[in-house]
Amino acid sequence: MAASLPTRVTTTGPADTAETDATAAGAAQVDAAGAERAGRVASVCGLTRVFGERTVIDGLDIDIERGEFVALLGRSGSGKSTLLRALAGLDPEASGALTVDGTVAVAFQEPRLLPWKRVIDNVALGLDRPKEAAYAALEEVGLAGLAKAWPLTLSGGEAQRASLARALVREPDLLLLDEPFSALDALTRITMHRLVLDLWTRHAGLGVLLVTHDVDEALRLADRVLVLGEGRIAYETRVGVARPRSTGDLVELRADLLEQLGVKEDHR
Ligand SMILES: Nc1ncnc2c1ncn2[C@@H]1O[C@H](COP(=O)(O)OP(=O)(O)OP(=O)(O)O)[C@@H](O)[C@H]1O
Repeated sequence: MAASLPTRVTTTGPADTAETDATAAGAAQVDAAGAERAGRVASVCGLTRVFGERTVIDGLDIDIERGEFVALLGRSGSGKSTLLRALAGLDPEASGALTVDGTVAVAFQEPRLLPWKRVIDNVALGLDRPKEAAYAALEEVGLAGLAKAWPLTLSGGEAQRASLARALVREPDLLLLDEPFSALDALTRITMHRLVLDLWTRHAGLGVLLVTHDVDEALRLADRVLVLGEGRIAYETRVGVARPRSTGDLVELRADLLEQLGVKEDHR
């Protein structure tokens, strides 16, 4: 197991949540030098998480390279969110070696904006830099015009943009996305896919791990797609570097992934 060192882990959730307290307690086991040598932003070795009698994550290994966009698929209850929480350093009960080189930011399925703070103040929350950085992040996600708005007046897509801005303003090396688009309508989801790809392209070296249920989303966005099963990476496939991609180009990969997920397509 790697030595337990301080890590710079931030989340896009409220700073006063229990989760962030867990981070502050030093849940992540960090060996920054090891990851840097290997050109990796994150490396997980032998990660295990047991809930009562049930081993949800069972000696799992993952490496994420700098600048790599990885999608993680898995059936409901397979442990995707559990894995992501451990990677973010939010789970003091997870065991194994977690190596992160740099800052981690997380955006969750629900944007987790504090309703009593304006959008700009949510983005700037806990920031140790001038507020201009928060404005710049809002501009990057196309939300500068709503900086002074209250979170409850935002649409689902706008709230997710604010959540992304809150993650990006921390200049993360690794961005963890836990099903951030699943609650959005299909058109907004497509817009958000474009936005995330734009942001990822602009932030050279940013590693992304996207947890999703959606095989097509994984294939459109990621360089590499992993399938979680039985507590480990049960399947892994690389996707071509060409973007944008259409589902038509990816028929075989899609079929393979659906098979791995135990989904039978109905061709009637
Ligand atoms: N705090 C907890 N206590 C007990 N069991 C838990 C806890 N958190 C998660 N689990 C269990 O671990 C398993 C994996 O949960 P997790 O939320 O990681 O799955 P998931 O793959 O993200 O699921 P979904 O796709 O439905 O969101 C589930 O069976 C869940 O009930």
